[in-house]
Amino acid sequence: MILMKDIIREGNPTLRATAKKVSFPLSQEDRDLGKKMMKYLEVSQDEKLAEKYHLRAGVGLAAPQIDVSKRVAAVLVPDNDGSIVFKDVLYNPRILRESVKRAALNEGEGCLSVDRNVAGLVIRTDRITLEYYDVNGERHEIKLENYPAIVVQHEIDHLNGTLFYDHIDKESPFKLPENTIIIE
Ligand SMILES: O=CN(O)C[C@@H](CC1CCCC1)C(=O)N1NCCC[C@H]1C(=O)Nc1ccccn1
Ligand code: NI
Repeated sequence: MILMKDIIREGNPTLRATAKKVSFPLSQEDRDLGKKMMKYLEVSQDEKLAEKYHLRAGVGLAAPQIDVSKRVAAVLVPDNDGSIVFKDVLYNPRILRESVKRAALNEGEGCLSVDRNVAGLVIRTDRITLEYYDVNGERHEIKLENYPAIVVQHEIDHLNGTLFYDHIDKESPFKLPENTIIIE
């Protein structure tokens, strides 16, 4: 089971590397990788279990965060009544289209691999068309918007060695650019 000690932090070069695509059919290792990343998210979102295993709750986890430089990310996005908005393990995810409209989370972003608060608006695309392959090698092409789209962009950034604060305007971190909405 993945624990916080398995999550690498800023300074580890893997976080700044470009991760490699996986090939299909997936090896058992790559299947297991996706499974254990999703398990982390499930356990971390269960208050009792998160406390028991000292996990920071997460809605996404990318393979580079556990020092595996492969293009694999798990996403588990709940909505505030606890139902699931989007849940899947993304293999070779790719953004096909981006809206002109931009979006940023009201309270900024954090990262399980960044042990400090970095304040500021993380400007992202509001709506994306996402292509990815699932554990069975099935191709998916889906549209996401607002919070789920933000989460997926945060994870795909990890596959490209980008961290959330790379998107924060150093001069004026809270400036809201044109055609950018705030997501509560
Ligand atoms: O790359 C992946 N990561 O670094 C885990 C991040 C991914 C999200 C950050 C912003 C968009 C994606 C993550 O999930 N967090 N960031 C650090 C601490 C909080 C935590 C979080 O937002 N938790 C949460 C939110 C709602 C419901 C339940 N839990
Ligand atoms: Ni992160």
